[in-house]
Amino acid sequence: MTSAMPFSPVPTGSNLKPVPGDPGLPLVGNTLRIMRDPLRIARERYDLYGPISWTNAFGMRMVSLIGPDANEFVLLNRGDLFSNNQGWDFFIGRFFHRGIMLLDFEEHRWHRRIMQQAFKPEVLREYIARMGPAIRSGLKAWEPGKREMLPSIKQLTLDLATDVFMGQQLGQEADQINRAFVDTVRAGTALVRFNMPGGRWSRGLRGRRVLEEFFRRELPAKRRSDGPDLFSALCRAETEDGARFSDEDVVNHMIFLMMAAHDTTTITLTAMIYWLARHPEWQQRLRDESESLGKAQLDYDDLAKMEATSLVMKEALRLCAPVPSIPRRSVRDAEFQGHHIPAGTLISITPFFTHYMHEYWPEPERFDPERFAEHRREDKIHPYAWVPFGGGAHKCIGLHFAELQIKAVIHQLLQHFSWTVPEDYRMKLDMTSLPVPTDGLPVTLTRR
Ligand code: HEM
Repeated sequence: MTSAMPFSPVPTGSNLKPVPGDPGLPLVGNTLRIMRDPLRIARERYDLYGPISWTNAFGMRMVSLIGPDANEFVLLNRGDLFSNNQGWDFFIGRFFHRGIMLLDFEEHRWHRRIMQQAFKPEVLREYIARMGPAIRSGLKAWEPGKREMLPSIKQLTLDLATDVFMGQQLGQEADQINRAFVDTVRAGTALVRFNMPGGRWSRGLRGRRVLEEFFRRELPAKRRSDGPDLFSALCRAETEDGARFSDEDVVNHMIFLMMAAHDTTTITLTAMIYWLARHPEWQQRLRDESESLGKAQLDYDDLAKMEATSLVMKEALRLCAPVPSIPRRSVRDAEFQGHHIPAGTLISITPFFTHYMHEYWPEPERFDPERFAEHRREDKIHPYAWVPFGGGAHKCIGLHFAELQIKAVIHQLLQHFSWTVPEDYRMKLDMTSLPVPTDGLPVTLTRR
């Protein structure tokens, strides 16, 4: 590795240190190494430079802040030092502009207060009631035998999204809307960003247009509806002082929410299915728990009773954080542990790596859901050691929604199937955008 070089000069007269680091290889920087083995490179750089360092990657010079203290500093964002918009915009701005995660400071707080209304417990209660039958009909189509879990779960969560988010059977339009949605999401998470006709980027832009037209067309009816779906809930959402979303806000938020909910929940379910296949004793424990509820489909009040499922979900989120790193850009000079971060710096924190730091987690590679059990609570070592949902003002607004969807799917899956992987199978992750199994996670399903 190259010897340390300063990121930028420190202000004259200050006793701050510059951020140490190195550019990596000429032209590509550390891009390929980060894509190939992000855990390894994060560990190397943490050991070499400590919790803050810079490098070149993805055509940019960026500062990486590593570990729970760094997570806390960036996510809590005291003094509004870091912009979400200027961090995320490069990655997903073209396709998800004006999504709530891309808003900042006062404007973000205003939107968040309204959106919160669509995620209150009484509204979540309605969503879960709607999910049960949709999951049932999705799983009915699954045949026993070999099946790749990633695409199957992706399809299921997409179908759930059209039902629970939009509250309608799309009929003839279903394929077109689903396609547009998939294209938009894929373009947003693509690393190679060219605007070639027929390419990912232009398909994404077309997808975004189709979604905008669809939501705009449906909006007047949703404004009048008192339906239990998220689309109607956003139309109705109103704070105590009467703040409401404009039509454009609802359209932008719907497109963003579908994206935010889709891949993240899919990845968590896929990781849970993997670990449960490798640990049949846990699969049986969760099945027993589900069966003890004595019902085919979950109700909201059942969620708290599924303690073992919660442990496995938390451990799966630790071992495979669906949002592996979180970008920001500093909008004013900042200081972290005596280092100077100048205004305008692109920074990132890495929940994925934090979850594997042996400084905080005993045997971090091991699947051990009990580490989250009350008598151990290893996550309590630091409030920002376990951060799959981020933290601070932008903390995932859908975390309870995610929990109910994950539990509702796992509950029915356990009732209808058991599943295995070969003894020596290990799931390899493709980390080029969000972490997904390279082979789609093939498992053998047996109907129960
Ligand atoms: C296991 C599933 C999920 C994971 C791991 C996850 C993770 C995250 C993370 C890390 C953030 C913070 C990003 C940042 O600080 O820049 C976030 C924000 C967000 N998530 Fe999730 N998410 C999940 C599911 C969902 C679901 C189901 C929904 C909606 C139904 C959702 C909606 C959102 C929204 C709207 C934001 C932005 C909040 C804001 O900026 O105020 N997420 N999520």
